Amino acid sequence: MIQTNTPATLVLLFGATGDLAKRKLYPSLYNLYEKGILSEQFAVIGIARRRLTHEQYRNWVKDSVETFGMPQEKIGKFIRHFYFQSHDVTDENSYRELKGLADELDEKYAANGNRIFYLAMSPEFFGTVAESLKEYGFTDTKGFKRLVIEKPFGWDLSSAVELNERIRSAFSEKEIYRIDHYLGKEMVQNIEVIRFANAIFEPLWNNRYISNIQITSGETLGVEERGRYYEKNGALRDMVQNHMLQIVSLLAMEPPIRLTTDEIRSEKVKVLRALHPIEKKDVHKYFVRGQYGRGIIGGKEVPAYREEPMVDPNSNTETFVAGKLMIDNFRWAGVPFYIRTGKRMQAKTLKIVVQFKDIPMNLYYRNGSSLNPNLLVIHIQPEEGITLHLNVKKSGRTMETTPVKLNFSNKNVDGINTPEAYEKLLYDILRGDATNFTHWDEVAYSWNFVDPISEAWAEEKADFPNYAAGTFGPKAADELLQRDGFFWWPITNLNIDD
Ligand SMILES: NC(=O)C1=CN([C@@H]2O[C@H](COP(=O)(O)OP(=O)(O)OC[C@H]3O[C@@H](n4cnc5c(N)ncnc54)[C@H](OP(=O)(O)O)[C@@H]3O)[C@@H](O)[C@H]2O)C=CC1
Ligand SMILES: O=C1O[C@H](COP(=O)(O)O)[C@@H](O)[C@H](O)[C@H]1O
Repeated sequence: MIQTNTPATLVLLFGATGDLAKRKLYPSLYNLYEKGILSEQFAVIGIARRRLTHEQYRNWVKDSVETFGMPQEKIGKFIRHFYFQSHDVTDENSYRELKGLADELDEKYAANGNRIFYLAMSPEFFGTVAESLKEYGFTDTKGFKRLVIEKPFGWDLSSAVELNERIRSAFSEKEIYRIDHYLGKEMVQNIEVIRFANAIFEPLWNNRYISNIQITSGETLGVEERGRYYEKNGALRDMVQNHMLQIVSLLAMEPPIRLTTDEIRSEKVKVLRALHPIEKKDVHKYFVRGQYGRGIIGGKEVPAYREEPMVDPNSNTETFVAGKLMIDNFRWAGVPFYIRTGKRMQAKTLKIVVQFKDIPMNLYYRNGSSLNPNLLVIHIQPEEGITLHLNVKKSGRTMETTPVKLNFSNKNVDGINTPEAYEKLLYDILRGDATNFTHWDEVAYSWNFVDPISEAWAEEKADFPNYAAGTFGPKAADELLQRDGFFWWPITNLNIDD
């Protein structure tokens, strides 16, 4: 049953003064509140080391909400639900004080012991916080308890296993919500509906009719202030292990027998298990890495990655990854899934291009018509919608063909912006729906796939930089497809409105 309102809840937000809280969490919570979805019986304890009074913290939340242009009406009322506790998560002595405030607010808001622990802080603290929450009795509550964990979940399979064991000592798998914010994006959630609610797609969704699938995630930004984090992770761990593999699993999964969390997850896991493993010696055949040099973005010269703050001037970290993934099962054998993701690329874009196989015979070649392959383009961002590329007859006394596009844009239907990914994910957490969060098995299989690639790359110094900022990555990424007789569809020409 779908609940429209969220239950009474106390949220303990660790990392309350951080970038994520400010840019995503407060505006999303506000949106839920403003729409009347959030119960009045909610309170947030913001937690960070610095010293702030409740009032100072409320102003912090207010600033964040105002910066993102949220309507003013209810801000004053909204921020009364926020409280601050100065607390170092590594200092055992301060948990008792925090517990005192949690118990007090639980009573004041009649939260029935329902608790969400949101760890919006550096992953190095995830294990410590989870264990301390148990040790100091926070998890000993009569209501529900949920642990929300941001990425990255580990650095490789063995560190992820270790982290998982620590967390599982305090929370059951069902109580853990591992955030992958791509799963909150409107059109990512739409992949299943497009596939499973349309008779015209599902019969074609296999290796008999699809020749290849391409997923491009481009960012024009560089690493900004996150050089320290990024140096350690690179694009493979930052984007491929989680977001890109999640999209692949949604595109490739079998129809679940029911639309329940467990059934959907179980089908996604099967895809990740079926990924053709890449041995270290073969990594160069399937994967390409890149790092941006100087270049021009938006008419302005931007620095090379190695010139960014907190980045090693000889860094071997990749800011771009392209890869060819094969799925060893009946449906997908022989169909490459190409992925590419990078910083400082030509456009901020996230698109999926499903290329269908050519028809067996072109009846129209005598008229000089070379038929274009049918494409289904799923626009995830910045535009949201789908485009189907077809061939039709040119108007007039001719049998020549011409390509046309059938467009659906979310904007034209819903009129207003679709909710931010974090708004939807927070709503799901409050209602206890874990469908759009990553199960441990998905995390483990993803690391298992990615680890040989990162190991191979760590062993060999790359010839970086190898692409100029403002492009779509190194030449080798194009060659990856050329070897199979394909090319990257020019993503900037595939917009809905073109
Ligand atoms: N920012 C983003 O866009 C995204 C972030 N993430 C993930 O979200 C998490 C948070 O990232 P982000 O907000 O950028 O991080 P920030 O570095 O901006 O914020 C860290 C927060 O943790 C607090 N903090 C640090 N050390 C301690 C401590 N020992 N005890 C208590 N509080 C502490 C800081 O406050 P104080 O210094 O006062 O203690 C601050 O509030 C990370 O896991 C990140 O990978 C995921 C996707 C996107
Ligand atoms: O998780 C991450 O995602 C962002 C890109 O997110 P998007 O919603 O703007 O596509 C990326 O910039 C960041 O490096 C990564 O950690």
